[in-house]
Amino acid sequence: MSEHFPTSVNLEGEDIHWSPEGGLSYGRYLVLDRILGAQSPLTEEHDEMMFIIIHQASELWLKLCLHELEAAIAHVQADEVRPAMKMLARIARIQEQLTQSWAVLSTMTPSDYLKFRDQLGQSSGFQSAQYRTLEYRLGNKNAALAKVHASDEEAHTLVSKALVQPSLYDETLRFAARSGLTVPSTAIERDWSQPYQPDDAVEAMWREVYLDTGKWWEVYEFAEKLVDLEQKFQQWRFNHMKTVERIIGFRRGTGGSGGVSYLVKALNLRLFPELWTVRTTL
Ligand code: HEM
Ligand SMILES: N[C@@H](CC(=O)c1ccccc1NC=O)C(=O)O
Repeated sequence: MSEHFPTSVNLEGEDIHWSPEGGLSYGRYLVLDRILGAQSPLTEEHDEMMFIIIHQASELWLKLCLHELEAAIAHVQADEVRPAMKMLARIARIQEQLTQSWAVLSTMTPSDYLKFRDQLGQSSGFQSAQYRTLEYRLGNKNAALAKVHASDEEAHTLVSKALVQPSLYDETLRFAARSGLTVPSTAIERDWSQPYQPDDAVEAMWREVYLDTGKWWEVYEFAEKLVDLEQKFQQWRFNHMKTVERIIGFRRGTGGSGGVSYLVKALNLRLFPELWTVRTTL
């Protein structure tokens, strides 16, 4: 008879710690009792567990995204573009994970979702403080949306701080100026809580960078990382919108918006506008 493949691992010769010492174990280190004890479906519907876990996993990824983004912005402020780029590269991978979650979610049909949607009341992704913080740190400053967090002090503080700080793009323009490029003073000092206004002079600055990449290599390389980040963000938004259309059609959202029509409006937004418009003029 031919030799068989093993069907379970032989533990002989291993020195496995059957009772880990020192109070620390896998579960305790990762505080799994809290994470795995945090799913509280409101119904007996099978798909509600998936709905909850997708959102919780997304919030964990958002937490890491913000952790990386805060550090990346701090590095740009300190003219340390290389470590900032490393963090943006990680953010790009996290964004891919987030976008992939739509593939799991779209295994839920309208019939499945409508069985528990009413129980969600007025709750909605609209009220994700981490998502709003991320949008603000990336430069999408829509102050009114912070108001949905008014009743949650911790969330409101997080979001409000992000609203008034210079965004990743603001800090990039400041870095470009420090590197010797001509950046209008209105882009370097302004009320950061206001939406960024695209400026022909900033586009001209990017034109200079893209026309002489050898001279402006660091700024050029960083700019391309920003374009990557925005494209990935847009892919998340588009997949959200299409998944929502597939599951609830053109119903109003539980958050009170028009639903898909609101999500489509967000698709026209630009985080780093001149990095896109400059491409036409090169
Ligand atoms: C069945 C699945 C889902 C449906 C039907 C859905 C639907 C919607 C709708 C209609 C809105 C617009 C606001 C409103 O009026 O409610 C919205 C916003 C939002 N959703 Fe979802 N969503 C789903 C899954 C998710 C998941 C998995 C996430 C991941 C965190 C998410 C995050 C968000 C965020 C962050 C917003 C605010 C977007 C913005 O203000 O630009 N959604 N969603
Ligand atoms: N806005 C969704 C509900 C929804 O998706 C949702 C509800 C509670 C917690 C998170 C949610 N996800 C994203 O909006 C709807 O209108 O069906």
